[in-house]
Amino acid sequence: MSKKLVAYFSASGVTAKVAETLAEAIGADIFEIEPKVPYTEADLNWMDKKARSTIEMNDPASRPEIAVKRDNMKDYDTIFVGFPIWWYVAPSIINTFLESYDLTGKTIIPFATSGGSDIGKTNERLAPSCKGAKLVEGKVFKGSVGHQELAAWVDGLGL
Ligand SMILES: Cc1cc2nc3c(=O)[nH]c(=O)nc-3n(C[C@H](O)[C@H](O)[C@H](O)COP(=O)(O)O)c2cc1C
Repeated sequence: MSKKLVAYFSASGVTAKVAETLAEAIGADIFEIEPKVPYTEADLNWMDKKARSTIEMNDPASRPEIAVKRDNMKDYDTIFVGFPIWWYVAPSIINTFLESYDLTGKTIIPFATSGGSDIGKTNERLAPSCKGAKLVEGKVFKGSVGHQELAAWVDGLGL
């Protein structure tokens, strides 16, 4: 049977809520991608060129460390990966997450929240970190999205 994991990073709680609703809606396990060094409010100030998030997102090689590694990743064949859109793409900690595991044969499905941007070219930045996996086109949801809409989206993916 296909076992699903919803893994997510959320700096201010919006994506966390969507991730929890998604995991409930589809009966998946859930895992929070926690930065080893939490992001402060100053770190998240996108108007500041010297803020941690700006510096990381301007550096394609940036791989912020994650606090805890999931030890049973081999049990899952479908992994939903949730994040806030940062500078039109996924935060680089998502690349750290994806590169931490052998994803061979797995299906990776991004989902996100944003201030208005669409999923855009998110997968272009994620693909090199998903070696051997099938990376599906993701979707941006509102923080208030409900069980039904999320379940219908997953149904439509034809997993
Ligand atoms: C550093 C940074 C960059 C962001 N860049 C974008 C962006 O390019 N487009 C957009 O619509 N929203 C952007 N946002 C807004 C977040 O995507 C949005 O608030 C998201 O829902 C936050 O999710 P979270 O609470 O799970 O962290 C950005 C936020 C931060 C902190």
